[in-house]
Amino acid sequence: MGKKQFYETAKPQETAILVSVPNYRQSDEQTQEYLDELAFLTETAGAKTIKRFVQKLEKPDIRTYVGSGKLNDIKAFIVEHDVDNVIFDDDLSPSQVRNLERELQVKIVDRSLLILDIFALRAKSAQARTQVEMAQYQYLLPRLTNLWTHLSKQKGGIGMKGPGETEIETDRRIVRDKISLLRERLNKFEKQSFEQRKSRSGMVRVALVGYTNVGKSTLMNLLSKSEVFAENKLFATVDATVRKVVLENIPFLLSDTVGFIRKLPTKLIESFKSTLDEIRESDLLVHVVDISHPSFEDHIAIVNNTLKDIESAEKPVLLVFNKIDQYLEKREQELASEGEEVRPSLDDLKTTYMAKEHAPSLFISATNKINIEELREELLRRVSEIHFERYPNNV
Ligand SMILES: Nc1nc2c(ncn2[C@@H]2O[C@H](COP(=O)(O)OP(=O)(O)OP(=O)(O)O)[C@@H](O)[C@H]2O)c(=O)[nH]1
Ligand SMILES: [Mg+2]
Repeated sequence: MGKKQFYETAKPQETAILVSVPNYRQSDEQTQEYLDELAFLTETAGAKTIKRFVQKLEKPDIRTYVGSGKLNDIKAFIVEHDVDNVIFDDDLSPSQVRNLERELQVKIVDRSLLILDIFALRAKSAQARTQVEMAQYQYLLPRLTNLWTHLSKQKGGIGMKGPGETEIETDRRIVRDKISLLRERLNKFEKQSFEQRKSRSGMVRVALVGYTNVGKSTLMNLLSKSEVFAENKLFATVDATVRKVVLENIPFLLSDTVGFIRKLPTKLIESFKSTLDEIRESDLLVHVVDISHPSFEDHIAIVNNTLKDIESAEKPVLLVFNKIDQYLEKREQELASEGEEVRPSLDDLKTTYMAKEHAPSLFISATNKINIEELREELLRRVSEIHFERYPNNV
């Protein structure tokens, strides 16, 4: 469908090596899981991971992130292999980037840059694109300054106040102008969304939140499409991620939101504030968790912290553990291979989380449609409560 691709030539996939510097308290397993996640991000950004480097340090090296010995190992690897990117599991200071570039002679990518790149790839709506662009310029601004300072220093002390300085100022001004232009545009989007929200005021609003890749969108489609009364028309043109759902005559709005991740660049959160309003203004959060992921408890904590950052930690939450099909499959494998540590049974988890949350926790599979009816019932119960509180006479 769509464009013909007769002349498309296959581009060779970019390659990447990953570098992380965990502190001594971090377990090796944890380090590997973080690197797995970084490799997954790298893949999403379109590059293939060909090697991982880990150096335990109390703190990353101030000049080159890793120590000089490890840097030599990395250098030796780059000489022997075809490496396009070196990707770091943290944010680097502008001077670290500069030093590493000089030492390694390849593209240096830090965590923020990687995530920004993926967001740029994924952003579809005009608003999301503007938000990403804004974050990219904000990322660039301090680095631009340093880049130029560095160049003018290379030219020697005398040249410092010369054309170099003017160029820095000009460039900074261009970027600043661009940022204010984007901010204006975002304000306009904001106004539109405000009007739009006014028109739907009164309806109960539910937001799907959670770590990235847990199955929020899958669940969104399942919940909104499978309902006879669900309709996609009303807001389709303005905001594709909000849908109206009706369960037993109770209408509510369900919104899909951007996934959270550990070490999410703060600038990115800021520029996505208006998208996050969807969360901030909702009456109920459905916190989706991928229970098959080894770090799912970390993920819960990260999501809760991010919710705190956007002042939404006090909202009622329905905790939904997704991907139980995959969880049970893994558990079975563990049970089969003796000696391994085995995951707890679903019943054990249910008891634990019901006690922790003082509320029912749901265990579902969105793809295999397990326990979806229970989820609908629980959603209906929670939404009705809010609905009838708001419209006591509307029984
Ligand atoms: N095995 C299994 N896979 C699932 C389940 N639910 C979702 N997935 C898969 O998980 C992947 C991520 O699903 P999405 O719905 O895109 O996740 P998301 O939370 O919207 O992700 P972001 O938008 O990146 O934050 C997809 O490949 C889904 O097919 C499930 O219940 N079991
Ligand atoms: Mg999604």
